[in-house]
Amino acid sequence: MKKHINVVAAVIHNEHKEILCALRSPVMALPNLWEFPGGKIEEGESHETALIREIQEELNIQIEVGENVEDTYFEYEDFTIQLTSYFASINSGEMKATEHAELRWVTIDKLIDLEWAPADIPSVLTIKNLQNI
Ligand SMILES: Nc1nc2c([nH]c(=O)n2[C@H]2C[C@H](O)[C@@H](COP(=O)(O)OP(=O)(O)OP(=O)(O)O)O2)c(=O)[nH]1
Ligand SMILES: [Mg+2]
Repeated sequence: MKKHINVVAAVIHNEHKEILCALRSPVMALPNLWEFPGGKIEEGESHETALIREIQEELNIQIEVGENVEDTYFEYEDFTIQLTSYFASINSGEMKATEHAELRWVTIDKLIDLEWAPADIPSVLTIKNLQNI
């Protein structure tokens, strides 16, 4: 049976209604694909706690976690994933990519032009269909 992972991801937005997109590096799983920053939920963690921890680790910033965006099950070739994405805003900290190859603020209408990790497509489409963020 394929390994299953539970992952939380942050759809971080700024005052210009842009979304923070992160490029997975060549040495990561799913290399060179765009994602919403985040990672695997550790045992005993709530989604919110896991997401705050992951974003602190990966981007060096503190976030406030908001509404759920999507909850997606996806089957990759060698593992399955439950990807739960949440809107988030930056509370404090100076952003610095500690793992990703690139961070980019992208307007909502341009999100779909990036080459996303396949499990992220439902989140991207949901964001596009929402007016009020
Ligand atoms: N963080 C994140 N991972 C995603 C997304 N979409 C997607 O398919 N994934 C996959 C890629 C990885 O195989 C897995 C999560 O991995 P990760 O590399 O972020 O995990 P992590 O931060 O806990 O890192 P590590 O400790 O395992 O190195 O989920 C997404 O939008 N964000
Ligand atoms: Mg990660």
